[in-house]
Amino acid sequence: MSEVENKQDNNATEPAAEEPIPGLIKSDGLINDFDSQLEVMQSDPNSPLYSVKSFDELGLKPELLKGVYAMGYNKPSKIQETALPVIINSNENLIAQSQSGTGKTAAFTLGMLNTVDTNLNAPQAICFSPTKELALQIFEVISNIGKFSSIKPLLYIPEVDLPNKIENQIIIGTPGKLFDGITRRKILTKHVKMIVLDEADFIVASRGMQQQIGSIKQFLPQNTKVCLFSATFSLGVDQLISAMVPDPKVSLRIKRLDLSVDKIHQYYIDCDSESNKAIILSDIYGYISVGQSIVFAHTIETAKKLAEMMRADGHSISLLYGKDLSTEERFKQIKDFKEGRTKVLITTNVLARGIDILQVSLVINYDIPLDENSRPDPVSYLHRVGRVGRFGRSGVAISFVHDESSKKKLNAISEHLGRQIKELKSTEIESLDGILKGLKDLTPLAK
Ligand SMILES: Nc1ncnc2c1ncn2[C@@H]1O[C@H](COP(=O)(O)OP(=O)(O)OP(=O)(O)O)[C@@H](O)[C@H]1O
Repeated sequence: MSEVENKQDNNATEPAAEEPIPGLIKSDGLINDFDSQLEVMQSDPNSPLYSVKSFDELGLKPELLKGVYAMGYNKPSKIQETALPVIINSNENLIAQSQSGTGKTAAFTLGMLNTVDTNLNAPQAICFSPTKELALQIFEVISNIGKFSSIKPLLYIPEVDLPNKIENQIIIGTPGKLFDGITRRKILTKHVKMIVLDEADFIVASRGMQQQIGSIKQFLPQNTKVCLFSATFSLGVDQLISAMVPDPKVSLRIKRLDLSVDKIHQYYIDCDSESNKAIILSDIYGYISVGQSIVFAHTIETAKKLAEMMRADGHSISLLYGKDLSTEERFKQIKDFKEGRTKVLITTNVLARGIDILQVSLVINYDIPLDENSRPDPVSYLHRVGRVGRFGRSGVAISFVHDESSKKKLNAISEHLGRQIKELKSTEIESLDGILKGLKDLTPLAK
């Protein structure tokens, strides 16, 4: 069966040690001071990383502030500066949108941690994540930022059992498991003060997950604060969202044309034929020597075939898809990649959202992202390419096209996003290593 993973299914990870980021390496080979570049970006009012306040002014508890600084964060980003006061100081529901990689996860994890009463050993904040990998990543961010507090989060995903008595104040899980735990009253909800939906547009657009969350709401205290976070909220989900979250405070909402992260160089390669795509992929990896990369394929079959080919070429590969792989295997694949044991991660859309691996400098759309009806999917495109360009870093995204139909589809995505995607000729592939190192740029940054 040809399995198309247009949707993320049920179901990443620890912040990897920061490595030199390609694109921030000067031509003399010395590494630019990323902190000083970040400082410049954070002083630009047009940047999503800009803020006027410091973390000290956001009303965080001292032990959390200590955690923030231990993470190496100096200043909040715009979304952190605007969302955190709403979560901390008001009872309002919240919709928060900002480009991928601009610190939404840190915003809502700090919000949950700050909301918890540490003298009460019962669930008080619940976070819904559409995938296991993302749930694990959020769990790890909470554990890290919260390491100076007594709060211990609980991860509840498939193949994990609940303890008999839940004393954890924060639970992070996939909607199906949380639905099960809450409706069977294994997770007591009477002290719950807030719920967070990460990748909220995806969750509400997915009928199964939406129903699960709808049912859970009946079990929550009436004044439970609902916070929705995502890089994308398309018009199609607006109505679903207003049904789920009446009268929300909107902390940041971005225009469609501003959704794309400026520092991602976006290219396409015309491969001429479907069969040439694998050859071009192999060529690319023959030339590039730096960084880690993610290759997105449309089907599990294609992902498996590419992994086999790349392994035969001698590359170290992680292969991750949603169906038929155990949680343990999925976590192993991504851990190997995050810890640098593999250089290339080949995956389906299951990993398009949220996964944060700073050393990834290249994303390849082996297949153009399509929605369930095989139409071009700009939202998936944005999330996929957003795996690079994290918090002000630069990166490269390349989409393969091979015929008139795929060209039209990519064009539709480019037009929808108001972004030019420049051609990289197949004869120019050898320049990619230079682009990735930031040594030379074939074309100006795609706007
Ligand atoms: N204030 C900050 N200063 C420096 N780095 C930060 C700050 N906030 C977050 N980061 C780092 O920036 C990276 C991206 O953050 P995060 O994963 O929270 O983005 P996101 O907006 O949730 O992304 P996505 O839309 O892909 O889910 C992470 O590695 C995180 O540790």
